[in-house]
Amino acid sequence: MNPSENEPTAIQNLLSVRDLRIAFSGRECVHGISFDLAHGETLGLVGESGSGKSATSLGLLRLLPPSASVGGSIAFAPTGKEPEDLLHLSEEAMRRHRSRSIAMIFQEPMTALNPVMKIGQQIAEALLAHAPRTSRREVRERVLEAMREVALPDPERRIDDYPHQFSGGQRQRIVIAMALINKPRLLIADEPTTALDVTVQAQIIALLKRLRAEHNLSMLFISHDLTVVSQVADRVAVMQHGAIVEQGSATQIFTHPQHAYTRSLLASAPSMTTPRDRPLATV
Ligand SMILES: Nc1ncnc2c1ncn2[C@@H]1O[C@H](COP(=O)(O)OP(=O)(O)OP(=O)(O)O)[C@@H](O)[C@H]1O
Repeated sequence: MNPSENEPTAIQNLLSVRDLRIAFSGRECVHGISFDLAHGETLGLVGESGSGKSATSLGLLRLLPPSASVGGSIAFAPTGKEPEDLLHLSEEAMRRHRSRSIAMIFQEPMTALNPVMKIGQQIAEALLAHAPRTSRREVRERVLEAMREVALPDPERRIDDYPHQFSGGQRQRIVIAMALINKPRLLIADEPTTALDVTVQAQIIALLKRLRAEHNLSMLFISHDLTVVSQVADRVAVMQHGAIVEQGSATQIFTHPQHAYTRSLLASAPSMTTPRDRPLATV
């Protein structure tokens, strides 16, 4: 790893994580990791199961259980704002960030959806959490617009349907609509396509890439699957046993991996080593 990766940079990043440490009941599982996320950039965080990826993402949002202790600093600086250390914000300020400037989507959309609530109502709730005084009429407009934006079919007819009436891929689209309705600056996507079959996976990745460009979103894209990460990330950080063992541009990581663990991950992602997939170097 380039040692300068750990130094604060002159250009202000949206997110600068320094020496992040996470322990559960005194047992440390994230051992002082540092990374940056520039405005509009996507960082892929890869590593095998148990390497600390989810603990890291939940730690950024301060959503870890009370048994967890978190140290280090997480400077968050939306455009035009002074950086704030998320670890030192009040719970109230943190809640505001979660409903507005930082959104998160997970592997299993049903964990974010209420099975007995109409999807239009759920998307509306996400909007109202941040903008409670929005008129009924505008809420409906914004919900329909959000459904169209994520290409859910036939929004006017489907707005009153329940989650079980949609496919897995469509449910993930609903969750993405909820995540983006308040126009966040940062989207944390934790294995967002892992539960989907390969075709649907590709569609969701294409959707995230389109929305990222349209909203100038920064994205922390977490996955155990390097093939998926290669399709979306500008830069990649490789995690093993709670530490970042290598980070760099996607091109660098996929074409000249330095660390033995990165090389082994690449070797176990066979589709990435075929010449057909080489254009990934341009992501
Ligand atoms: N709530 C918790 N209580 C105790 N230990 C935890 C908790 N959450 C995670 N851990 C431990 O922290 C370590 C990192 O887990 P984490 O879920 O972050 O890994 P991961 O890379 O996201 O893997 P996966 O993709 O399987 O979730 C593991 O050893 C795990 O057992």
